Amino acid sequence: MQERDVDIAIIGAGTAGLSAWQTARHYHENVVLIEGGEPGTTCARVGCMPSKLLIAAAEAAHHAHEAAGFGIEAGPVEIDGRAVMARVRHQRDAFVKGVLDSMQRIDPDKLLSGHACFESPHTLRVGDSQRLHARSIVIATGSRPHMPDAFAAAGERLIDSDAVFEWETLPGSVAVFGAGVVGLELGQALSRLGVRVRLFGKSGSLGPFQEAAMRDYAERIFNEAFYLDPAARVDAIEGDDSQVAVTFRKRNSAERLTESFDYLLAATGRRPNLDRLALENAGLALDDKGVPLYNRFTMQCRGLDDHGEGSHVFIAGDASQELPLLHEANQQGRIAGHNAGRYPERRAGHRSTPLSIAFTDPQMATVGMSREEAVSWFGCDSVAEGEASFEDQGRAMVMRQNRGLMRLYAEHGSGQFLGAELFGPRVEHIAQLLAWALEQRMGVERMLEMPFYHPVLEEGLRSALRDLNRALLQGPAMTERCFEYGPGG
Ligand SMILES: Cc1cc2nc3c(=O)[nH]c(=O)nc-3n(C[C@H](O)[C@H](O)[C@H](O)COP(=O)(O)OP(=O)(O)OC[C@H]3O[C@@H](n4cnc5c(N)ncnc54)[C@H](O)[C@@H]3O)c2cc1C
Ligand SMILES: NC(=O)c1ccc[n+]([C@@H]2O[C@H](COP(=O)([O-])OP(=O)(O)OC[C@H]3O[C@@H](n4cnc5c(N)ncnc54)[C@H](O)[C@@H]3O)[C@@H](O)[C@H]2O)c1
Repeated sequence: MQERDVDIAIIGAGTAGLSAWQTARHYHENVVLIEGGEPGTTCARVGCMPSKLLIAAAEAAHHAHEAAGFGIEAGPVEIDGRAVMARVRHQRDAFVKGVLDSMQRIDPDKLLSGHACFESPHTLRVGDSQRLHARSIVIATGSRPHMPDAFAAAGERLIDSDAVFEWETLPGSVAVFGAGVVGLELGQALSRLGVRVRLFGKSGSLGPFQEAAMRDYAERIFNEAFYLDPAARVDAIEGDDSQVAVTFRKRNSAERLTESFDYLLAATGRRPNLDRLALENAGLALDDKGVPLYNRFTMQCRGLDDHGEGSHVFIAGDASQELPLLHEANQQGRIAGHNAGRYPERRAGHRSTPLSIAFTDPQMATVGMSREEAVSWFGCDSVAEGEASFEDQGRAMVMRQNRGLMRLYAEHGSGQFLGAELFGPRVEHIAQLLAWALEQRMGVERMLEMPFYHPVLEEGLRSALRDLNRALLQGPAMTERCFEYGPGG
């Protein structure tokens, strides 16, 4: 066994681990990064990027179908599944190569290959042949798809989202389980690419939405294009080598149906890669799911007997299970890297406004606090709500994309903007604007003073802000849609 002393050991060379390494190396010479699986990051290999590539192809097909609505006949739309998947894999490989190229600047002696686990609080075993003694440690081990045991009945036809991006061609049919962001993004994209899709959710949850009004609206719109039941009743799953049969109750009815699919795609959530780290040897306080307790501003884990000082172990990215998103992994990695470098000193890092975007069409986004969070924080009487629809929004009508709803929240009295749930065309941009407004701690009146071009989708946001201002009793009631600025605000 090769023994080695290091200043900092970072476990996992994904987005969080690379960001931690990039920061920590400014404090110490001897910082090692350990990767036990495939390098290249989840984002580039099987996450953000390949999913957006598949969605981009689906959007192209959708626009071709929709062209007739503008008086343009694009002819029969043919989807070449092999070509679609070849482009997805080719571009995906280019993104992965970009990550691998950037890792070239890491001294090979500092980039270790092998699975790491704790032998004691300061000692890691890496693979079969190395033992590291580290002054401080960052856990940045990411997450992996999780499947309920009952899905094993699907046999060979059971897949997770990682497998989708390896397809040589598009299948004929897929039963997608899970109406979270992965299920919705992939399910809608596959449907638009001509795959027969049925999407089965659980307990009524739908993507990132917390508000029932947003879920109900989105469920109705998605169902116009593909079958989606967010509270599905599935009686049986049976698979063989070639097909999987799903027996379920038809949405909003008691009718029992059995349908066969080429695949069952489990998009039923992700679990942190903590179970094979031997955390019981790390001297850390764990929650009831085995995730280390940590301070979200320092990313420092709590030790079992550290007398409130915090341990020498830090955590970042999907491993923390806080907000499994790329920008969070990056930010958390940076904070963890700084504090692992400074340890035993540590400083609070800036945690930015919660922001989540699902790249469905219409897109779904949440920013800042949900209504429920705002009410539990400020009290029921203190939260004002504003709403606007995209159905009669000018620019959305021009583009034939006038579907969607926005709900915004603010604090009574102060007029402080608190958060929003958005469903509509390209709301990724409106969500970004709102996240910036929250970072600036803007009030609704001040937001309304900001410039709005015409005709843009953001004029719909202005309508929602006006409605919110009215509810705050800080401005006149919204009359007809802002005609003083031009039609269709
Ligand atoms: C289909 C899909 C689409 C997504 N789309 C988006 C999106 O559009 N926008 C967005 O913000 N987020 C998106 N995400 C989420 C985003 O990809 C993740 O939040 C992010 O990649 C997590 O980064 P990470 O560094 O925590 O983990 P990872 O990148 O997974 O890195 C963890 C690394 O640790 C290694 N490792 C694990 N255990 C050990 C061990 N014991 N020893 C050594 N190494 C170990 C792993 O091999 C891995 O390389 C998506 C996710 C999926 C699955
Ligand atoms: N655009 C993006 O930013 C983006 C895209 C994809 C993923 N992500 C990240 O990845 C994380 C994981 O996404 P995800 O969608 O896999 O997980 P998720 O936890 O968001 O959703 C999983 C869904 O599966 C449902 N489910 C669980 N068991 C089920 C069952 N037996 N049958 C049917 N449904 C079941 C749950 O109710 C839930 O709605 C997300 O939280 C998100 O942070 C982000």
